[in-house]
Amino acid sequence: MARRTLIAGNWKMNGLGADGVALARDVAAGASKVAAELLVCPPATLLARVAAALAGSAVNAGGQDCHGKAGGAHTGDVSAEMLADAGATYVILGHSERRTDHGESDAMVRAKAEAAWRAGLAAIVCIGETLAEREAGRTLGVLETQLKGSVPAGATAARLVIAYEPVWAIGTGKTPTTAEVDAAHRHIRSVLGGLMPGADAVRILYGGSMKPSNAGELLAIADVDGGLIGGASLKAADFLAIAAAAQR
Ligand SMILES: O=C[C@H](O)COP(=O)(O)O
Repeated sequence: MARRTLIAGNWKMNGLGADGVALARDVAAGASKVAAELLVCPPATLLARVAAALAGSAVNAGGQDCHGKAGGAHTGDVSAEMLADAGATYVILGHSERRTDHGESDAMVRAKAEAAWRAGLAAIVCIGETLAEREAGRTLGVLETQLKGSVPAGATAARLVIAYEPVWAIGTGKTPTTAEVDAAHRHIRSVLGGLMPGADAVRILYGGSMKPSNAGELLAIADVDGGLIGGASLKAADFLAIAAAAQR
């Protein structure tokens, strides 16, 4: 099954006006040189400006979270419809920072994925084990539980992307071995196979300290279909170098 590599930049809570727009423009300027699909996910405050800067380019824009409801009395929240209105085509959901900082459960992530689909967005559902869970030998079980709890019925490869992010690898410079990433991604695809038809076509991204120097090795793993990039997505040259390391 041919799956087009997706290299997604999660800017997290970084980026102010002119610099964010310039970063998006620099990514767009290099997009034609890479085969991979590119996505940037700026903070909500910048989404409309970044999407406008990317208009006409091959680079997509996405949100970093959404509420489950389309609208209403939810101070400080942003709906999937609002993200789509601002120019998003994707939304990251259930990132470990959201699960930790905002107590997001699998059930909440599932509701958000349903909201994303309602608004016409593709959902990037994040899962991953903590260091304690890995050291206890529970990694694959944790991933299975998170997947079964977070992925709604009705998933298709067009509207679902999974991001495997070991919590202990995020922003630490540490990464699992290629064998560990391989085992995790194979397991994720196997579990997805029990949840939906067409699981072979779903893209499974790796995230956690991916950078130009290790991207080639990680992206060469058979079931790694791209990357969810944090720190290295804040420099266009690094982000594009990661994308250039992808072979498909
Ligand atoms: O969403 C991105 C991940 O949390 C990875 O972040 P990082 O590349 O800074 O480790």
